[in-house]
Amino acid sequence: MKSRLPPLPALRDFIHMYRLRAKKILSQNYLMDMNINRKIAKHAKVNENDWVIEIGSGPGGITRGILEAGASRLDVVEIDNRFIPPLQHLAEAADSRMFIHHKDALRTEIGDIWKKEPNRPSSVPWHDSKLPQMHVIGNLPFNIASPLIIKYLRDMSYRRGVWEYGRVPLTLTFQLEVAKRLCSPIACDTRSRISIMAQYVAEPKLVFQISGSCFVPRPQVDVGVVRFVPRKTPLVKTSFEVLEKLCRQVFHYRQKYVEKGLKTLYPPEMENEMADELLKKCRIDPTTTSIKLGMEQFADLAEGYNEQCISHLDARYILIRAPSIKLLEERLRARGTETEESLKKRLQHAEEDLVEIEKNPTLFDKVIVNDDLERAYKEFVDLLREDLEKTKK
Ligand SMILES: C[S@@+](CC[C@H](N)C(=O)[O-])C[C@H]1O[C@@H](n2cnc3c(N)ncnc32)[C@H](O)[C@@H]1O
Repeated sequence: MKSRLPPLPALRDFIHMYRLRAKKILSQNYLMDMNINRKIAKHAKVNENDWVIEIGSGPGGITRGILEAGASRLDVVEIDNRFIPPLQHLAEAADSRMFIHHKDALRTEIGDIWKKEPNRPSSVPWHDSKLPQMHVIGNLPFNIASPLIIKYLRDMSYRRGVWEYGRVPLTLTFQLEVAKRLCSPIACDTRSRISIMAQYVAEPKLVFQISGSCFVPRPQVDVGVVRFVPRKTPLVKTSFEVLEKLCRQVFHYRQKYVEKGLKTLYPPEMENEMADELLKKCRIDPTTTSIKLGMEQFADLAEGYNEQCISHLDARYILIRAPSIKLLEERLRARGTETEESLKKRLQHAEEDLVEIEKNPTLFDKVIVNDDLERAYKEFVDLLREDLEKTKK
């Protein structure tokens, strides 16, 4: 018997009751159609007695779908305090099955939520064909969808967080274009860094699409629901960071021969020799392009590159994208000559770099003094914000 919810005010009434006008800054687009909310829970394969973590629950549409599907425990992570009262309302109706975490998902280790819960479903070994009775689900804000999926794929690759319990499936919404990139096959225009990062550690599937018109307010794009099932064995043996770095450089030059991107992995004085050595070792045509490379070729390239980094200490400095202080100084000197558009882009990149620096300080040990780089980056981001404000006035 499914443990259904008692009658509740309709979602639309709920939003009026609690005066929940969507905030643009948090990319809030609510899914008001309960049929779609139920469809998400169904495609996530939530069954009776499963445990679920929902990210960005908002007014609780998908939350209702998950509870109706019979989850025996649901933990929601929501950053906006305006949603806490309506979520509490739902939690009361859910008969002790629902718990609210008023937190920023980007700074929350979701694996900790159930760590001290002795009654959680049993862990299932990664080599087992069965999946644990656990799920992570979310209709994510578009602006945090990309950093969040990278964080989760990284955790998956290290089998940490909720992935300590086994191959916990992840069902998330993305702008349709991003959803297509995540699931993109070889030789398609949509093939990109994120396709490789998602597909080497999981099997992402675009389970259905949702028209933008189903959201309030309506976003300018349609949405794709993607379910990721972690692979028993990742298709690439190197660390997540090495593969990510390789993909970042190779896809950065997606219109050019693969050789061009590979060269940027190394310090200039060794780029020709090292890129040539790597391509020969992997038997890859230097004039092919990134989108035509298959997963096996990415595995060979990442492993070959990793070996090069072990044998040539100088090659290591490129393990991360965040540039050194010297490069940062150059960028600082270039300030004051930019348009609003290019500043926005620069700010976005600098913020992404900063997140990476904060998350992976150990990756910097051979390169630069971590604290210095982090401090310099924070200042740089502040300066760019000021510049941007000035261009708007
Ligand atoms: C696109 S809305 C979706 C709301 C709801 N799940 C739905 O489908 O109607 C995204 C939700 O994520 C929340 N959110 C935004 N940034 C967040 C963050 N960093 N951590 C947790 N929640 C966040 C927003 O407040 C909002 O409620």
